[in-house]
Amino acid sequence: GRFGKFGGKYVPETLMHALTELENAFHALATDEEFQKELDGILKDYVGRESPLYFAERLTEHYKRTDGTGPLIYLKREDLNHTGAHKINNAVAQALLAKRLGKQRIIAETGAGQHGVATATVCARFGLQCIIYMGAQDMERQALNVFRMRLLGAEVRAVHSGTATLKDATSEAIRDWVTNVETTHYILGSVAGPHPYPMMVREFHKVIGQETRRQAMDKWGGKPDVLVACVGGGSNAMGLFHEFVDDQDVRLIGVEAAGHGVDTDKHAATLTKGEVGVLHGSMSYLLQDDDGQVIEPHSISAGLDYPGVGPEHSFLKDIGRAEYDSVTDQEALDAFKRVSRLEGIIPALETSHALAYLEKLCPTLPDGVRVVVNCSGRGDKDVHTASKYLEV
Ligand SMILES: CC/C=C(/N=C/c1c(COP(=O)(O)O)cnc(C)c1O)C(=O)O
Repeated sequence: GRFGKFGGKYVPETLMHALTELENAFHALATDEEFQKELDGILKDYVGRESPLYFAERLTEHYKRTDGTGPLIYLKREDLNHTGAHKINNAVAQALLAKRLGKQRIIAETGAGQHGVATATVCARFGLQCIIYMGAQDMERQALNVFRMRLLGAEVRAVHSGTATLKDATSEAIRDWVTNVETTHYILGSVAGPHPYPMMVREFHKVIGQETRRQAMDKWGGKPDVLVACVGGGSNAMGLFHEFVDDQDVRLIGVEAAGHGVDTDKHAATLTKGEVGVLHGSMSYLLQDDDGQVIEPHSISAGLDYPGVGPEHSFLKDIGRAEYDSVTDQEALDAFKRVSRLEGIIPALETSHALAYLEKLCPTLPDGVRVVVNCSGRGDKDVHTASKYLEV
């Protein structure tokens, strides 16, 4: 359960059995025709897969240079999935897994509320009890999703400890799981946490990259040249990247949250400014002070406002296979507005970080290079926050 030195299972003894049981159940699914058939059916007819690979014509025009040269921009439309983000891919699969484990009580953490809504959605669909842990600050800034979760039948529990954001919600969910592991499955929402979660969640999202390879072949008879995705815990990025890790000619670029700037203490750029440490059961890069205390992160986007990152990203960084950069809150807000105005697509603030990175990337790309940006989610949940900062 390791990616080089990263990953592992740094959890209390009481969770070890549940993690082993989960890993065994996951591996059993790989050969369970029934499960694969049910999962593929749900992804197609309920989630609405496959998601389009959309050529963003006006965004491409925006990056054309005066000599008419420039890259071609494509968006992988995970925002068009049911519930409005990539999160549903993992939630569906883990709900089916929980049913096979005979667990009727589901818990989850959420920051942006998209994973929370995805979990509440699959619990409604499969008749499972649902409890979502969410930081009080995030309940404020993603209020639309709190109402949606409750409408879908979930109990949303406010977490007030720490910065009352994603890290604190995750800690609370793990505490619940330690107490109720016999009856409860924890649908962890990203490629973080103890083994098998980082590998398992990546496997449940790799459909994003698999579809992209097929769609690229259909559209232009080749592969994408550059893949760009925002990185919070790292699941939408790993979902797009995994398929292409062995294609050395495909660049993988992860974009983190620089908040007020990576040279301030208000950011969440873990891979740029973090050190190796342990958080939520996994060894990975982590924003920590000299005493190893976790530094409170900041991002305008709740889904990137996390001091840790999935261990597989730490590995891809250390072996030099993937590149990681960051953009500020303001750059993300500018992209939020730019893509709305140019393509009629209102992206989530998390997604806006990947889209903002095009401003830095495109001027460096030769003519005709094909860039696929993971459009991880829609921005309805963010219009209230954005209205405080943007003149529209
Ligand atoms: C699991 C906690 C993260 C959440 N969301 C993260 C998120 C992210 C960042 O999460 P990762 O893909 O796991 O890095 C990107 N795009 C959208 C639309 C998101 O909602 C959530 O609670 O919804």
